[in-house]
Amino acid sequence: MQDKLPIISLKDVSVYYTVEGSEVKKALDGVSVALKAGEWLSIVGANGSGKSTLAGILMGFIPLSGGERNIPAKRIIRGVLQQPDAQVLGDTIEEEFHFALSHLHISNQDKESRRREAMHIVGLHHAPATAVAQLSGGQKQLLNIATALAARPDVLIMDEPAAMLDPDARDRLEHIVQTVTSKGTAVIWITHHLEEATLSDRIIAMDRGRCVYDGTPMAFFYPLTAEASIQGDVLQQKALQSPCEQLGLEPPFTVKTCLILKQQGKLQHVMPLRPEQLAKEVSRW
Ligand SMILES: Nc1ncnc2c1ncn2[C@@H]1O[C@H](COP(=O)(O)OP(=O)(O)OP(=O)(O)O)[C@@H](O)[C@H]1O
Repeated sequence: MQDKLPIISLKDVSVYYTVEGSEVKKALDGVSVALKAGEWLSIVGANGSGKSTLAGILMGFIPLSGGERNIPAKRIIRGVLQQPDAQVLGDTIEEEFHFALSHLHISNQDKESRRREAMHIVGLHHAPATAVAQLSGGQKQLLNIATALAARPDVLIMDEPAAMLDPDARDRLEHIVQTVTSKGTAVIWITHHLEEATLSDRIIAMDRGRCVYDGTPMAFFYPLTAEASIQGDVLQQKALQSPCEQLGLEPPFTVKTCLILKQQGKLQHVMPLRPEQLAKEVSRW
């Protein structure tokens, strides 16, 4: 992936709001991001850190106060918002796809086959004439993901997409993201649940409008350096805090468990992110 050029980028972007007459609120403050084809990027951070503002800039509905937004017109960018109802335009599933695909110069037959394919990918089996109002919150979210996928986007941006999904649908979504990224779509997944960030290629962590971490999940969740001291004749190594801990964010359960085992002198040389990886290491040991 390293040799690929970015497909979209933001350079030193800022978004300021004037609140209560004169005070300037910096929702984003000098953030630069470059995204490559097929990359899976997670954006994490506390409430109000600027994640949704960053997504809004990439989707083009939040204007910049400063900096550059480099998104070629030919790029297809689709977003899935936190609240599924905020995005629904049609009365029926068929209408929803009609709106989502209306700008594409493809035949009605192609549109229909894209609808069938996208519904199958997200695991919705409703008839096209089904009223959107009949769907649950999670099903509406899956429908929004399906309409976004049907456009075959270069970049898919999802803001807390799994918030309303049951564990099966969340697992399916992770699998969908793995499939679409392997075909070249870049995915940006905003989340508070850091378990969801463990499969991504890269994490960006936001703090008070600034990007304070941009790197691999492993280096985000595990402290890579240790403080060494000699006590008596014995070298003691005390692990420093990981970027995740420094930001006061809750690490995934697997990471927390492994950090406890490390404090007990076990599993010193491994850094599992997923439960199955931890189980494998524990069973070896
Ligand atoms: N229209 C607005 N007017 C004034 N301030 C705003 C506006 N939109 C966002 N902000 C402020 O900008 C900051 C970043 O907001 P943003 O929604 O991007 O954060 P977030 O990380 O997505 O938060 P959350 O996790 O709670 O969704 C917050 O302090 C918020 O109050």
